[in-house]
Amino acid sequence: MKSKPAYLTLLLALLHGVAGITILVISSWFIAISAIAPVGFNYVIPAVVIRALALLRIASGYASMWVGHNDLLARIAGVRLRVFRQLENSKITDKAFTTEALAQHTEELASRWIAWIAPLSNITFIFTNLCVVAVWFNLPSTSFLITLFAIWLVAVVVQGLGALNIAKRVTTENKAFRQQSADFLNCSAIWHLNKAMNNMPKEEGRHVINSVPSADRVWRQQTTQKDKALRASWWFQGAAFFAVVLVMSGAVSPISDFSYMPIAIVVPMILMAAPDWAGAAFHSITKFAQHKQSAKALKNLKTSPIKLLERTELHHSLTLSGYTAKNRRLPLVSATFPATGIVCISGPSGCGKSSLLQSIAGVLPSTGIKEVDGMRIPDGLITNWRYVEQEPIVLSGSVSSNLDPAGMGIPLDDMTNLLAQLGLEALLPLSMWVGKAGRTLSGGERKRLALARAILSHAKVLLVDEPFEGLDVTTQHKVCEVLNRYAANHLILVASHVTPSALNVSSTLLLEEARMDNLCAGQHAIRLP
Ligand SMILES: Nc1ncnc2c1ncn2[C@@H]1O[C@H](COP(=O)(O)OP(=O)(O)OP(=O)(O)O)[C@@H](O)[C@H]1O
Repeated sequence: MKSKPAYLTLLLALLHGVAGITILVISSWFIAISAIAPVGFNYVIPAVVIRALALLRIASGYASMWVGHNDLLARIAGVRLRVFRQLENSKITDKAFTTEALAQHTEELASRWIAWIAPLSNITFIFTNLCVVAVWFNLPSTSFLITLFAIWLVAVVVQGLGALNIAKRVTTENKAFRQQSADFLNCSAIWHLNKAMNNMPKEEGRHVINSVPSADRVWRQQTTQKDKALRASWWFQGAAFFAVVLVMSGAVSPISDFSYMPIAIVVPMILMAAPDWAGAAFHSITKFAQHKQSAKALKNLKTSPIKLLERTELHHSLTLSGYTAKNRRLPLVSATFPATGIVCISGPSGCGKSSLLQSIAGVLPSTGIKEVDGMRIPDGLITNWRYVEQEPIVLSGSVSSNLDPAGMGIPLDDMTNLLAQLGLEALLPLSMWVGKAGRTLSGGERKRLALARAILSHAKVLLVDEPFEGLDVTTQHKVCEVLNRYAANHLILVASHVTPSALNVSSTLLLEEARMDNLCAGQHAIRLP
């Protein structure tokens, strides 16, 4: 990522800040000197300088915003890419890490230049230079300015440390809230079983759900964070005004002749306006704390790796020996499958049909031996074999983006024809939006859409989980015809409780239920008949 615009943002913000403080210094001096100016004093030059500085301040302010926001967009894209790379070939295991959480942390990371680096370095630069110039020219009341600088520094550090703690709590509360929300939404189908609901008042005849996860705690922490920043800036304002009062009253340093010179007004004016040009630091430091938390959260993002295997062609046979999904108490399978045709995998519910298909595809790790044309294949996702889930994932997008999610350029005609063959004419045209995660589709439509996606990717081996579940007989027939045609050149393993007569099954693998005594006595192997 090019970082030039970021430095440009900083430079422009600096110009904006310096122009502002210079206007303050010159104009306060100008006002003071105008009162006692001798005849012939040239009012034009300071007035022109102030006007020019004002224009510079406006221009640099807008330019800094423009460059800064362009840079922010580029940075968001860059950080997103980094996150995508981090997630490549792996899956997030943390339920609370929703897309929204990822987006929030990404933005927090990307906005660091405009959120805190530019404002904080700007104020530090101005404050330091004001002190140096004041000492250099021995301006009256310089010690007050230096004292205020020290107070500001301490306050920012203390505020920053507190903000770090609160930001940590915000992240924890946010994570808990997201986790509770995910759990709550996942059990939406059984909300009515919630005991509390029976005793609850009704609104317009409907029960009001009162166990909805609340974001109150998150909100409270965020409010505390803002309040503390605000309080710090009020205290700073108080200190600055107190310093002005001390200067003006002469309580600390006695009023001398020098005090009546126009230049003597400069430091009190700077002190008076300090909350305006230095107060923003207290809010910027909280942004820094949030940034730290986001960077930590993304760094510690829990993922589990998915190993990808190269394309695996199948010319003769797929052989499994003593094979099963790892860490599941399931029967071991020993069987040989042909390179083409349909093999039905049947057995009682829970006997391990889905687990077997998933481990063959490489979605699950396995134990035992898997050989393709006599070559042993290690664990890992085989990129040109497809497992079609029992409950498929549908993307929030158009029908065509669901059929070609990787943008492989699958011809639209192929998509349309296949959808028609599967009885999915209702999903045409292909540009139709399927709703968030395909929620508008029926269970049967989702299954056939996922099957179409797998077939259109020209998968060498199709591993289809319960494709006929929830389909009427006519639609089952259509699905059978599509599978029969595909099986002429490919191997299809179908896990199913039903085997429609229209399906050209070449052989059946019957999985028995895994029983504890079987497993203890030495696991049994099942062969194809
Ligand atoms: N995510 C999981 N973690 C641990 N064990 C699991 C998991 N999913 C399934 N199992 C175990 O594996 C067994 C087999 O599950 P699987 O889904 O493979 O069976 P199935 O034959 O496809 O069942 P069904 O016909 O009901 O879909 C289950 O009884 C369960 O004990």
